[in-house]
Amino acid sequence: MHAEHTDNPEAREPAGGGAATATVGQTYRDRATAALADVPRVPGAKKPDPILVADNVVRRFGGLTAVDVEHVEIQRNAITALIGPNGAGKTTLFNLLTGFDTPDEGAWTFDGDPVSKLAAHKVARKGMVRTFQLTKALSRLTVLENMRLGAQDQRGERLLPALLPFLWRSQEAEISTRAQELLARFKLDRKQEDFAGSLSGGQRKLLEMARALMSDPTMVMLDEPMAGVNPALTQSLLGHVKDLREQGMTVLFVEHDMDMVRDISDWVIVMAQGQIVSEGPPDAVMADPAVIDAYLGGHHDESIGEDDPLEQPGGVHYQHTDRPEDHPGTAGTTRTEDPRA
Ligand SMILES: Nc1ncnc2c1ncn2[C@@H]1O[C@H](COP(=O)(O)OP(=O)(O)OP(=O)(O)O)[C@@H](O)[C@H]1O
Repeated sequence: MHAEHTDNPEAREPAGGGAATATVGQTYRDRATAALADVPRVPGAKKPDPILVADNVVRRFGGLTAVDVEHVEIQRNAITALIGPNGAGKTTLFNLLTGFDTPDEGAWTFDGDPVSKLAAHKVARKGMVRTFQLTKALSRLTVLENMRLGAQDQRGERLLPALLPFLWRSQEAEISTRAQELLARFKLDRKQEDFAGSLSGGQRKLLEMARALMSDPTMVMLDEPMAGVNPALTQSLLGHVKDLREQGMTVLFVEHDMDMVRDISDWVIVMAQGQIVSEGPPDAVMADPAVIDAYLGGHHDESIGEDDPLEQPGGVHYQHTDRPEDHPGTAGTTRTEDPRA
């Protein structure tokens, strides 16, 4: 397991005041845990200090209902994992919440403001950003150019700064400074002139995260941050995600790697067939029969002991299409993982 940061939490209060009361020596994780301690472990549970609240979110693709979430709240200044088997609707929900897709029904607020009708760049301007994977086009840009793209919404594409070059130039300088700082923090500063496509899987994930931070967000949504990351960079990546919470940010991430989910999450939300089927702290959720059923499609393997199937070594697994060819840097065949390993 990994050491939690304990450096003077009082010095930096969580954004929005935070629901937990800090005491000396408390980690940020302790605070989040305390804030969530009395939250009922039921789908759609109300949180003491939600930054994101969504109601009746429905997205259909033809006859398929990909997302049908009645109610969900994301606690501020906590790390929440969104898990579920393949096709559960996690990515679709992410896309909806961040303005990259349009729901058939539903509404949500971010920090009290309605954002469900906003386009992605406006959602980002409100402070909710998501990482997006390094596409082929972005791979052909340098690391620094990628960072500059992350600042797009701050920059002078608007009329006034465009007409006033001195404003534009000072903003450009600010963007460069921020990019350099972030690249140094993520240990990518020596790579800034390299093509992003030349980075390793783990470095790409760091770049995706660093790029998201260019717009100084309050909530960061990470899409499979551990996919394609080799063990050498795992600890560094986990540390960076935990750091976001320490800096007062809220993190929501989709992930199949249950070690990561268990290690860093304060709260876990489980989706299956478009709906939320379970919520709670990691250990409680992973022991929830509804979650085990969701991953197994309701069919327990008869060869596995009845008592606690997920404790059986090499026993119950869930499977996903995490093909090695999609994730350079990881070896192996199609992964099968024990949600409670
Ligand atoms: N653009 C689309 N057109 C048609 N069907 C789609 C589209 N996007 C997603 N779907 C379907 O919606 C369902 C939910 O998909 P989604 O990608 O959100 O699941 P997921 O939980 O993120 O899965 P994974 O863990 O495999 O990434 C799936 O059945 C998928 O095939």
